[in-house]
Amino acid sequence: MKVNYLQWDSDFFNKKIGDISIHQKEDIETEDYDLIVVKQPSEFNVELKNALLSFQETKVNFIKTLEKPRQPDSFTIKDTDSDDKDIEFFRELAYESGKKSRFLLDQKFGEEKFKELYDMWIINSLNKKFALKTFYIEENGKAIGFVTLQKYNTLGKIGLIATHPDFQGKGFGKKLLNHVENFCIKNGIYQLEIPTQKENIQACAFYKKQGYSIKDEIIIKHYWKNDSL
Ligand SMILES: CC(=O)SCCNC(=O)CCNC(=O)[C@H](O)C(C)(C)COP(=O)(O)OP(=O)(O)OC[C@H]1O[C@@H](n2cnc3c(N)ncnc32)[C@H](O)[C@@H]1OP(=O)(O)O
Ligand SMILES: Cc1cn([C@H]2C[C@H](O)[C@@H](COP(=O)(O)OP(=O)(O)O[C@H]3O[C@H](C)[C@H](N)[C@H](O)[C@H]3O)O2)c(=O)[nH]c1=O
Repeated sequence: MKVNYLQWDSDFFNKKIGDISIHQKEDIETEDYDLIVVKQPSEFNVELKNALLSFQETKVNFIKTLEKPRQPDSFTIKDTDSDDKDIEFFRELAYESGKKSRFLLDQKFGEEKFKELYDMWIINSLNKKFALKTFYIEENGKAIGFVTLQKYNTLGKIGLIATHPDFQGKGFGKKLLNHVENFCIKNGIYQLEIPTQKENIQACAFYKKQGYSIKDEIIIKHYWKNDSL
C-alpha cells in the first residue's frame, strides 16, 4: 500500500511526511518518508521497514446533530470579523487548546515547532484559510476563551477551543459552544463535529456534557525514519 503525501505538513516541517489508513496488517511502501502517520481503527501491531514508532494517540471525533438553537444568552461573544485581533491576542489560548496535541507530545517535533504550528493555526483561522469563524470572549482586554469553526457544506468542525486556565469550569466554554451551535443552525450547518484526543479527559467530559456523542475513534501512530531518530 502506498503512503499519501501530506503537502502542508511536509512544507511546514521541511520533511517528507505522509499518512496512510489501514484496517489490518498490510505491507506499506515506506519509500523515503521522514515521517509516516499511520491511522488505524483498532489496535494491531504495525511494522515499517527502517522506521520506528515514536508516538501513539487515539483521536476521538465527537458529533452532534443540531436541531434546535441553544438558549440565547445576553452575554457578549465577540467575532473577529467585526473586531480586528492579531495572533498575539490568541496565542496563549491556542497553546492551551493544544496541550494534548500529537505535535507537542511527540518530542520529535520539539516544543518550538508545536508553538509555530499553533501560531499558524491562529493566523490561518484569522485569514480564513483554515477556519470560517473565530469567536472569543474578552475580559479586561484579554482573551479568556476562543473557538474556531470550519465548514464543509452542511458539516461544521471545531478547529480549536479553549478557555484560560483561570476561567475554566466557570461556564465560558459552554457559552462559546452554544454560540457556535446557534451560528451553525442559522448558516445551514446541521451537524457539528469536534475532534480531540481520548487522552484529553477534561475535553471529552465537556463535550459529552454538551450532548455530543462519539462518532469514531482512530489510533494515530508516528513512525519516523530510523536515521532521523
Ligand atoms: C477541538 C479542541 O480544541 S480539543 C481541546 C480542548 N481544549 C482543551 O483541552 C484546553 C483545556 N480546557 C479548556 O480550555 C476548557 O476546560 C474546555 C474548553 C474543555 C471547557 O471549557 P470550560 O469553560 O472549562 O467549561 P464550562 O465551565 O463551560 O463547562 C460547561 C459544562 O461542562 C461541564 N464540564 C466542564 N469540564 C468538565 C470536566 N472536566 N468533567 C466533567 N464535566 C465538565 C461543566 O460541569 C459544565 O456543566 P453544565 O453544562 O451542567 O453547567
Ligand atoms: C495550522 C494548519 C494545519 N494544517 C494541518 C496539519 C495537520 O495535518 C492537521 C492538524 O492535525 P491534527 O491531528 O488535527 O492536529 P492536533 O492533534 O494538534 O489537533 C487535535 O487537537 C486539537 C487540540 C484540536 N482539537 C484539533 O481539532 C484536533 O484535531 O492540519 C493545515 O492543513 N493547515 C493549517 O493551517
